[in-house]
Amino acid sequence: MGDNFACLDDFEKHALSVLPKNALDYYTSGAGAQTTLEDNKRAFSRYKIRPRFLRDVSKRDLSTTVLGEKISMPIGISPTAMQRMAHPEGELANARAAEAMGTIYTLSTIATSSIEEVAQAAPKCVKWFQLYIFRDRSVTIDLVQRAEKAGFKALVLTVDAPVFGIRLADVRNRFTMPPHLALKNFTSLSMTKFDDKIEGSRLTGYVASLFDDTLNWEDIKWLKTITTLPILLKGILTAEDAVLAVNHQVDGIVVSNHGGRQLDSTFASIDVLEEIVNAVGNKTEVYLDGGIRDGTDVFKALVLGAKMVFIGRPALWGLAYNGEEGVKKILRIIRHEFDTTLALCGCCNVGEIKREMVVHESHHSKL
Ligand SMILES: Cc1cc2nc3c(=O)[nH]c(=O)nc-3n(C[C@H](O)[C@H](O)[C@H](O)COP(=O)(O)O)c2cc1C
Ligand SMILES: CCCCCCC(=O)C(=O)O
Repeated sequence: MGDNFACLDDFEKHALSVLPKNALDYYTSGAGAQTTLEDNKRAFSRYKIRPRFLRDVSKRDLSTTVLGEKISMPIGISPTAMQRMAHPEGELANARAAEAMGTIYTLSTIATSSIEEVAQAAPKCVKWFQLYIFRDRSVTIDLVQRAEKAGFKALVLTVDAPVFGIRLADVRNRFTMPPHLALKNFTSLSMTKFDDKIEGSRLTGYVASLFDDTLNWEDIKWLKTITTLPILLKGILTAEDAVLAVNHQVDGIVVSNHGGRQLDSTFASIDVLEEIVNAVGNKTEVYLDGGIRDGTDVFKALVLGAKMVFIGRPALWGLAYNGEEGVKKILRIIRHEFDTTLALCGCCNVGEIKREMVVHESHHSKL
């Protein structure tokens, strides 16, 4: 099985058939009625491509430069928590796959492998560290210092989770991490001690007890005082916040609704991308995640102004299939799809992508 997997959705179908219910529900869930989760994917189909032909596309190059680093393609891996529920090598396998494919791996704070283990497993990979800010600031300072020391190249501060989104399946399952796993970035702060009798799942209790829900723009200034790494804000969904981010001199913005897991009924990330890109101009780099499932999605996001995109769940499905090899296969497939899309649109590289190459489907009805 697996040799005939042709697209990312084939890996998802496989994962649905092999992962234990507790983990699978945690990985797949969105918040509430899951309208944003579903819309993240569906929204891409509402954008249509206007290809150009007869342009000699024989010599193509997918590489790009992000925060000054050259990477092989504009497709990287989003932070997802607890990756060892998908495969025994979890984050290590995922980072090794990104390294082999020459792209960026983002490690979650809530990881089942430590910062140091990931750095050792994939020393040449361009690694970013996703940061949650804890009420106990010494926890966050420790994470930042360790990420810097281990050679991570940027901090991705997640801004859309002052409290935990309500994911109904996790509530019903009273989700908790399997006992053989640990949150390896901490020596204490294990999940088991958090009350599962409060509303929500044990994760809700964990976040409510430990994450700092006073987080605000002043904290961006504080974060800048404790690190020299570039700071990216993940979870920005409006032009207003994007402008504030620029005013606070962040180095990048990840347009994201957390894969539909935090606040249901927000717009799909692709639908707010252009508003944000227009608001920030060339003052900061803009990336996108949420619902990217094939090469045409990548192309559409780049046309609408993203410098790069990231995939979350598909990498978990790759892990569930076959660890590092599974994630490499996922990345190879989407890379090939993006390459094919570029060629069929008359582009040889990302610099040749032009705004007029994508329109919203409502475009023709307005003509
Ligand atoms: C199982 C799972 C765990 C996640 N954990 C984190 C996390 O620890 N930190 C974070 O900033 N985002 C987290 N996210 C959100 C992802 O970084 C990303 O925004 C989202 O998965 C992108 O959507 P996609 O899964 O459709 O590609 C998680 C998403 C999933 C599915
Ligand atoms: C143990 C707390 C879980 C933290 C959040 C992980 C995450 O961001 C997610 O979407 O799930």
